[in-house]
Amino acid sequence: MTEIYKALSIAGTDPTGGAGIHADLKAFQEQGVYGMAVITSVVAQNTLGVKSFEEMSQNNISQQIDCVIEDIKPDAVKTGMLASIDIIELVAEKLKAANIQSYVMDPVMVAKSGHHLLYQDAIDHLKKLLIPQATVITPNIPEAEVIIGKSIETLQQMRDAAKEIVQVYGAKAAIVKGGHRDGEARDVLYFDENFEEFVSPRFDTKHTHGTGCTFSAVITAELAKQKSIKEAVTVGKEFISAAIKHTLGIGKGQGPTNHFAYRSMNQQIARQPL
Ligand SMILES: Nc1ncnc2c1ncn2[C@@H]1O[C@H](COP(=O)(O)OP(=O)(O)OP(=O)(O)O)[C@@H](O)[C@H]1O
Ligand SMILES: Cc1ncc(COP(=O)(O)O)c(N)n1
Repeated sequence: MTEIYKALSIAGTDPTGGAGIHADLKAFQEQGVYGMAVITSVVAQNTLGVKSFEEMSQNNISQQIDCVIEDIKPDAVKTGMLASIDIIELVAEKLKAANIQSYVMDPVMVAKSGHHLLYQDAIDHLKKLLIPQATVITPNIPEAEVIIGKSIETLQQMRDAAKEIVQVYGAKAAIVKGGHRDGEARDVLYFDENFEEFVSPRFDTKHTHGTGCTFSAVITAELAKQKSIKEAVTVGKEFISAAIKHTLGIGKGQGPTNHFAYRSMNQQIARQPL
């Protein structure tokens, strides 16, 4: 019988489907993994920006997580938008108790539109309670800067940041994403005392809503399938590059990426326009 691999996302929502839980579930599905989702916060947002958000109650989030863990234990978990200290404390406690094999932490802080998705006072809790539990953490450059408290401009500073997040803050592996720099899109992974770099051309498009969510969700799906960290990041990078390159061109602002592109390319099937 074919093994069913399961992945869980604990994150916020995006009713237009480009970021957060919605993007994560689509990425899990595309990668052949059974997707599950615990909602931390309901966000009123679209490709033009975030209007507002409301966190779910502690009790409700706690019960959502219990419902998943008691019934269908995930092979890998990712976290995205966690919003507040209370939610971080709760999720950290639940993850520890569940003894999850692979945990991918996307340290979501600010949406591309500039809206804060994490209260400023919660950053220390993210660092102390969740980074040490992470199998892989996937900060973009501004998030890595907040974590280490230093500015990152050069490739060497990206490497130093990835190493520091592992050695000082306790993640098993860290990938600092280069999406916010100019030139080629180069991401730096530090793991097992080694650096690996993942590069794609920079595609000239405004449609990059939810790139970080999608990238970390694919890594989570691949880890759920028992792939190594390097293999998982390789697939994550191929997936997100294809999803950005073959843009859907929908939305009035920064549109979503094309979750169909990677599988369509691999299967040579024109399921959606490439
Ligand atoms: N224009 C682009 N062309 C090619 N690759 C890109 C582009 N923008 C981002 N990427 C890649 O997409 C992935 C996600 O990186 P990015 O820095 O955009 O994450 P993020 O800021 O956390 O995303 P988000 O906050 O939208 O979820 C990385 O692999 C990055 O290199
Ligand atoms: C629920 C949720 N999680 C994460 C993001 C970040 O994505 P982006 O930076 O592309 O807005 C988002 N907008 N919404």
